[in-house]
Amino acid sequence: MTTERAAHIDELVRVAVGQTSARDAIIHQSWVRCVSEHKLDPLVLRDAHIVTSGRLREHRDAMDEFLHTARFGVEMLYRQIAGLGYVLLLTDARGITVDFIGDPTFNNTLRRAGLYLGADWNEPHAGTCAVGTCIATEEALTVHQSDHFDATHIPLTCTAAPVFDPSGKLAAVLDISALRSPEPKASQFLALQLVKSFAHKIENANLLNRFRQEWIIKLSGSAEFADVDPDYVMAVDSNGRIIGFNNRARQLLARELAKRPDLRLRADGFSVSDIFECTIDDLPRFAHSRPTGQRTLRLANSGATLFAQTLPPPNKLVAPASSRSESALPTPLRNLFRGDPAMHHVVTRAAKLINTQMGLLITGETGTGKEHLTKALHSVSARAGRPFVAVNCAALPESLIESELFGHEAGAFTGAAAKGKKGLVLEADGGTLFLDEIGDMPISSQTRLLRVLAEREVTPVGRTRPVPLNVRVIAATHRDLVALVRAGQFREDLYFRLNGAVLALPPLRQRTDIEWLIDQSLHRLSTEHNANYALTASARSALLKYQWPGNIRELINALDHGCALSNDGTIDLVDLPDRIAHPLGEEISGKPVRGGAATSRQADALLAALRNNRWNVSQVARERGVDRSTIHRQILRFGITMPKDLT
Ligand SMILES: Nc1ncnc2c1ncn2[C@@H]1O[C@H](COP(=O)(O)OP(=O)(O)OP(=O)(O)O)[C@@H](O)[C@H]1O
Repeated sequence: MTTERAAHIDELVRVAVGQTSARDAIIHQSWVRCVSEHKLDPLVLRDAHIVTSGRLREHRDAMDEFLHTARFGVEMLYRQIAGLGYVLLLTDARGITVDFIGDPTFNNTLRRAGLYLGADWNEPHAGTCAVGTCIATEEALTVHQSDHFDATHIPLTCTAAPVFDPSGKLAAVLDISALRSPEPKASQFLALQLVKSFAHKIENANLLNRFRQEWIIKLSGSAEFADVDPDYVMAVDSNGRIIGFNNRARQLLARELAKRPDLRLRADGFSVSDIFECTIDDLPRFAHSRPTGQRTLRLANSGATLFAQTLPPPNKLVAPASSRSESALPTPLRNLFRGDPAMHHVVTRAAKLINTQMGLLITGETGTGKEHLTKALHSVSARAGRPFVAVNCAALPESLIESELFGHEAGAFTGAAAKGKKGLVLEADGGTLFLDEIGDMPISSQTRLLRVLAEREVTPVGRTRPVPLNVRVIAATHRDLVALVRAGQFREDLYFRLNGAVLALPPLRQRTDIEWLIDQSLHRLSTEHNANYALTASARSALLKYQWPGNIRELINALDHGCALSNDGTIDLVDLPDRIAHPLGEEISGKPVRGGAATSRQADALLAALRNNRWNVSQVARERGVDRSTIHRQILRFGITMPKDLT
């Protein structure tokens, strides 16, 4: 053992027996906790613990939407620190690393140090460390070199800040760590400010995303910053109740409520008028369009003044009113559409069937939201707290599909994983298994799947005894399964088992709520990028006219494109992808195009896209947010001749 490690262990032992230390109080207390509560032995060094990919998936699935919202902030933070040798970890509230960005050149070293996806940094396991101690104290901190309890981690410097959910519960921890750093702890001061600032941004983005349908109040002590970087953010429902807040707002509310013990006792929370000198009806007065100087709001209890900006719920601006049966749907399902009759039919039927064992088959063109709908159904079902596992049957190589789906024992066949594999079907046990592109599943796997569904048990390859299974299966396809059955490529008995009810998602071009979807998506992108995007009339009109072969996925990609190119958040026609801004494109050449005017417009646009991308099909598919196979099908359908086919 090195002298440094031995000295470190001596210091830990002295603290364990009650002596004082020169460490920061938060570190000293954590060391005491490690010994007295977590029963960690200073003499025992532990390797980093990385959870299995199955458990990691469960942890990630449980916070899927949060991760999606946080990703932009995570990437932005990483861009600022990458050159300084840091890696970035986002863990859940239990200390499991659910997102990670680091330089792949150092993968092995980082993995050994626990700076990796799936690493468990909870204090009871890893001892004093930035993530674990941040979870224990809910405070931002730096754990620098020998501040770590376990001498294995002495080379590291780690800085973490908590991210709270809108109800004030710890949701995640944001951490930046480096394998090497200068000796003085003060060298990490800026790192601490940076992580705190990004944790605050992620918290705000998550709050705004969660309460898209409600009033939002942003507040700051400075007139200039109320709009761009507010300190306090709150969500308010249509009755004026405060239903969500960021951590700074939570602390502000706690300070205000400390002077009003009567309010703390009320079970139904408190309203804006309990906290501010205003009511819900006053909120439009604080809209962005009014000069900041006129947007001051006084706190009712302390009398302090803050500058405010309010955002109305988006449906107050653009959505047609929801029907009564629509409002009766649980929020995740209601948020899938607004007033479109086909969607209304699909979603209300699905809501009734989700807790039955009836087979559900979701059909629809690529990008219409088959997986999105299934996730929403899972989230409102009785299985909500259990795993959601999505399998793309078309993406699994035929030789691996059975072992990936049904698992295998250790050494069951050449190339089998050394420890065996649970299989995706068993990973979904208790929850929902989404089988996407079921039409692409090979016939032999269809036979096994049918047996699993019929007998409700699964036998991993190499195992003799079956394992009981309780899973809700939802399948999806954009292919014509009846035609596949007729062609002998899909088992008829499996088809009948899966299609107890068929939910046909409409293509985007047929949806009556496309304008609402555009505004929703734009609102979400504004939240994610902390910006205020708006469309010019000509850009909006182009979006409404376009035919959307890649459906909602293509729409989101096009808006993303628009946001990236926009000036000051205003998305004009020129900021949209060419095929949408100029749908007539260039004159089509090659073979004649069949079909009516709309088809011909689509063909023209595709041809223009192919030319612009030098006939690179993958590039066009990426640009449109669709599969390569979709582009190939369209090339055939429109009779476009590719240069490589010309002799
Ligand atoms: N109702 C909706 N509201 C907002 N976004 C949606 C909606 N439906 C789908 N999306 C978004 O559109 C994109 C495509 O959705 P999804 O992956 O569910 O489509 P899909 O039909 O399963 O596609 P594929 O057939 O290609 O697998 C995703 O980014 C999803 O979040």
